[in-house]
Amino acid sequence: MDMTKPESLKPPPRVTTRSLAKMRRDGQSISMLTAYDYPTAEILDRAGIDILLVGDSLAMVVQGHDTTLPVTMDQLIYHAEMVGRAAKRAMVVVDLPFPEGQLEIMRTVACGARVLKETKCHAVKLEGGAEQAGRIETMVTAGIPVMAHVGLRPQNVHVEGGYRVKREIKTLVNDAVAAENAGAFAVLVECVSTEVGQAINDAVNVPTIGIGAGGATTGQVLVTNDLIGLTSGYSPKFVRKMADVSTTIYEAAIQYRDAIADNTFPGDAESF
Ligand SMILES: Nc1nc(=O)c2c([nH]1)NC[C@@H]1CN(c3ccc(C(=O)N[C@@H](CCC(=O)O)C(=O)O)cc3)CN21
Ligand SMILES: CC(C)C(=O)C(=O)O
Ligand SMILES: [Mg+2]
Repeated sequence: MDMTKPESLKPPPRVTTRSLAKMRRDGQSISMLTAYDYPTAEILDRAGIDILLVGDSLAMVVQGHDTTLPVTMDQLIYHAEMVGRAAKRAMVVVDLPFPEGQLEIMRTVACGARVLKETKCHAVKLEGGAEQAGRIETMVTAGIPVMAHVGLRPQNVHVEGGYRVKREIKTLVNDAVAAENAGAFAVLVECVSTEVGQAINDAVNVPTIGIGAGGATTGQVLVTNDLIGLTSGYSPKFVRKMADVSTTIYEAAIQYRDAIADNTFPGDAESF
């Protein structure tokens, strides 16, 4: 007897490090967005986004800080729990916050292990290239998949004096190759020219995911709040705003306020 469920009742197959590698080999583009909470992650997963990132951008777009530096490991774990519960198909990657990815190696491994042990998420992301090879290798050996993050590294904002496009092509390619050789399953590339994005993509075999890195990378990532227009003010040049959720929320709040003011809410249908 066939005990398998009908096709329509089976959950979709999970996006994995292996399926992402196959996407690159097959010339398919990978989509990635940030997610910080259950309802948003549920929608993005249902929409077929391949990878959800519980990014440390949480500090800026949810917590209201000026940089990504203040968010803590415990706070990222709390949000990773929510996103992990929601994602049925997407792979979920969690940023290691400042400075957990720069401390003594076994402390970084312990943080990566917390992500796999305490949440339903699948991998971590670590800012840095060649200098992170040891950490990447140790984590992967311990069973923690690592996405590397080269190019602009927001956790270095105070060293760099701001968020700037990175231009040193040899260093950037070397960072990506070192991350791949250390065992990273993918390399995220932030804020480089299209030429550098192409050179990095050509230099490695693992999938590359770009943000402000041109069209030659295997995939693209954006901060969801930028995509849906749920930010206050400035957004970087690489953002394409595809919805205006701030205005939707604002207009709903105005309607609600006015309906209370003129006593049309609640009506009979909303009363017992
Ligand atoms: N809302 C949000 N979106 C992001 O993409 C994002 C965050 N927050 N926080 C963490 C980092 C910081 N990021 C940023 C922030 C600003 C620029 C920026 O202003 N870039 C300039 C280019 C500067 C230059 O010419 O060198 C730009 O014009 O886009 C880039 C990346 C990307 N990440
Ligand atoms: C901008 C992306 C790549 C990120 O690292 C984040 O959202 O924290
Ligand atoms: Mg980040």
